[in-house]
Amino acid sequence: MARSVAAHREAVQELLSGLGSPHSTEVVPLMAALGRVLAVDVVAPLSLPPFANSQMDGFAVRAADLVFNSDNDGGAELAVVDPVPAGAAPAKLLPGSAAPIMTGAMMPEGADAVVPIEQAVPDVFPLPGVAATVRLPATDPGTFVRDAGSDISAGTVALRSGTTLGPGQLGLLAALGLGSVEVRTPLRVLLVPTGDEVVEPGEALPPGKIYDSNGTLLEAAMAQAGLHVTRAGVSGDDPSALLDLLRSHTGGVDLVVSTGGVSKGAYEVVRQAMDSQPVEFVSVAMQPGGPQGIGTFDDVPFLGFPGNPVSCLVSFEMFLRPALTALLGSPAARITLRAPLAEHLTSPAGKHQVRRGTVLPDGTVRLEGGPGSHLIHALANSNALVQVPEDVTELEAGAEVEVWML
Ligand SMILES: Nc1nc2c(c(=O)[nH]1)N[C@H]1C(S)=C(S)[C@@H](COP(=O)(O)OP(=O)(O)OC[C@H]3O[C@@H](n4cnc5c(N)ncnc54)[C@H](O)[C@@H]3O)O[C@H]1N2
Ligand code: MOO
Repeated sequence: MARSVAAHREAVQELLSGLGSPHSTEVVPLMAALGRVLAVDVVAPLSLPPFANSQMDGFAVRAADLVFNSDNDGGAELAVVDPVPAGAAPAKLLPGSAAPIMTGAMMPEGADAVVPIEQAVPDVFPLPGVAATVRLPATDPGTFVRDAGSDISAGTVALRSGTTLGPGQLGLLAALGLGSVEVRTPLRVLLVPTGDEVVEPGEALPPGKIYDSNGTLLEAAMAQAGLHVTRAGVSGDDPSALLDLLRSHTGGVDLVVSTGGVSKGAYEVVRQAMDSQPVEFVSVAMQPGGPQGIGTFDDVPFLGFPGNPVSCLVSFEMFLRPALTALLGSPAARITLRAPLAEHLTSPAGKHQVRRGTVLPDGTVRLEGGPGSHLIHALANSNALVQVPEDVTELEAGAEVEVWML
């Protein structure tokens, strides 16, 4: 009897449970840390902003010089002093004066507000060195001032261990002056597509052959999920050659993933090669991605994904990625939402179907291509996986489905 999607996901998680801890770590330059997982809490070595600075191009003032009273509008004519460009350390601002100040420039001591240039009369900066006055309106203290530490103060935790480092997180580390960061050493995966019919892209394509798309597709998916992938080339359908190829690359890997050779054909190379290994070949009640191999190869966790390209990606998204998320906290879980179908669909009884789709600007989800697991062009046009539960055989347009954003 076929195994449920949830049961197989649990089996994959169980297989990989030894990889959960402890993590080895390495210190890498910021850009090499994109997509990696922070190994330690990072404490801010300085405050952000590091000093009070202007949010506008305008005049730094003492708000007390621009106070409402019964006989005026609060505005005042102030003497213009030396300008404060960004990057300068300004002199103290004396009462009754206004310093031209640029966005990001340090507030002079004594100044506590900024009046934007648009509100000044005249609304242009006087030439430096030329004596001038400017009329400015009433202004509350703090106006257009970005206080020191208003984003984060020195000594507080900026990022927690376990955070996946994307553009925002790396930008923060750079803003804190850090040039490198301690990240978890990624899990190392050996990825081996199989099949006598499969040739590497770029080579000649003899009759009956196809190009290997699984290697690139899965390496890309794994790299995006923060894994380090080793490719040993494509294995043919000779089981002993596959064993040799695996054995020459398994040193130092945490997981082996193969594609193809797991179903019911006469030349199922992965099944045959794993004959004397504790690897089970199971049928998961899912389409695509039904036939799956799972176990260990020479004591290294092993997953045998089916050969069709869409089956490979669906296997990764439905089993391996969520298992890693549960065990390591990274990659982040896919964003899931519920969306009405833009069209009718049918689904095989007793199988969880995973269709490819596009979530459209109107919030509906359009299916891309049919259910066939060879349809890589349709996959390339998709931004989501559409989940159709095992007990559902038909859904009308407008019916809500669960969608995983890719
Ligand atoms: N009698 C049965 N036949 C099949 C069954 C079944 O239950 N009974 N299951 C079908 C399903 S579902 C799938 S999925 C496939 C899985 O087959 P394998 O894992 O043994 O994979 P292959 O036969 O080697 O290849 C399947 C398909 O994918 C193409 N392929 C393989 N590798 C690559 C690659 N690296 N890049 C691009 N395309 C690849 C291959 O040429 C085949 O077309 O079995 C069904 N059959
Ligand atoms: O389960 Mo297979 O992966 O549909 O094509």
